[in-house]
Amino acid sequence: MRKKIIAGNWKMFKTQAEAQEFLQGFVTELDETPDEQETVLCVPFTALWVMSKSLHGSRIKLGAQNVHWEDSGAYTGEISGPMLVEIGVRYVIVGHSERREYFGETDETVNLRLKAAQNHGLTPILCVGESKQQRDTGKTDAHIFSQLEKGLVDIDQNNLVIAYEPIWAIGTGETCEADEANRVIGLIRSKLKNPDVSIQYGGSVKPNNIDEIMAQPEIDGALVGGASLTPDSFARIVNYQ
Ligand SMILES: O=C(CO)COP(=O)(O)O
Repeated sequence: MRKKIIAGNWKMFKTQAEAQEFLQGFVTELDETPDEQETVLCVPFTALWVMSKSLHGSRIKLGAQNVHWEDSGAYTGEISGPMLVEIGVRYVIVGHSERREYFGETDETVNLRLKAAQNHGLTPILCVGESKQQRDTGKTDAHIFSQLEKGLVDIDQNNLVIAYEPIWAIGTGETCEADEANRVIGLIRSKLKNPDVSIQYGGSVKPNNIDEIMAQPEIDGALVGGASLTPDSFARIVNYQ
């Protein structure tokens, strides 16, 4: 059975104090979620420890936004799998388009990071998606197939989440039509060895579009940026109908 996973990606937002303040408001607004639904908060590295302590005993899971492929070494500014696992992290975003665009992430380094995450028992959330130019020139499907083919070499598909995030829909308020997101996610599924991988949609997910997104048969969840930063909007998304 495919798990429903709603994850917040806080990107480079929130100090420890702000993260704790968020959590206080957020938990009071959450409805009881079904057993097969997971809620994840992917917070900046500096807020992981305080969030790990605050989330202890809660059903909300903790996620990071990147992981290095080596366990340790001379990699200034990087964080490894064992470091994340030790403080209670369960999920890690890998290959977000912002990392591909600004920090030289390639399908090859994405593949190394996915392997490292899995080797340490973390569940990676692999992000794929096309640019505006790729969409406008009819290259969406080929681009995503290429990202999947290269990124998923020797990856265990039993411990994997995929997020389809069209780049042009990230932070723009321009959401991909729900039926088009459903089509692309169905195509992604058709390329997987394990059709039960949970596949999320991401890109301007908001309280006013989450219900339509989650009503799509292929869509198993959402990866939420801006709307995950305020307790009431993220709670409304997690409490989707
Ligand atoms: O990049 C995203 C999540 O990883 C999406 O961000 P927005 O929800 O702000 O568009």
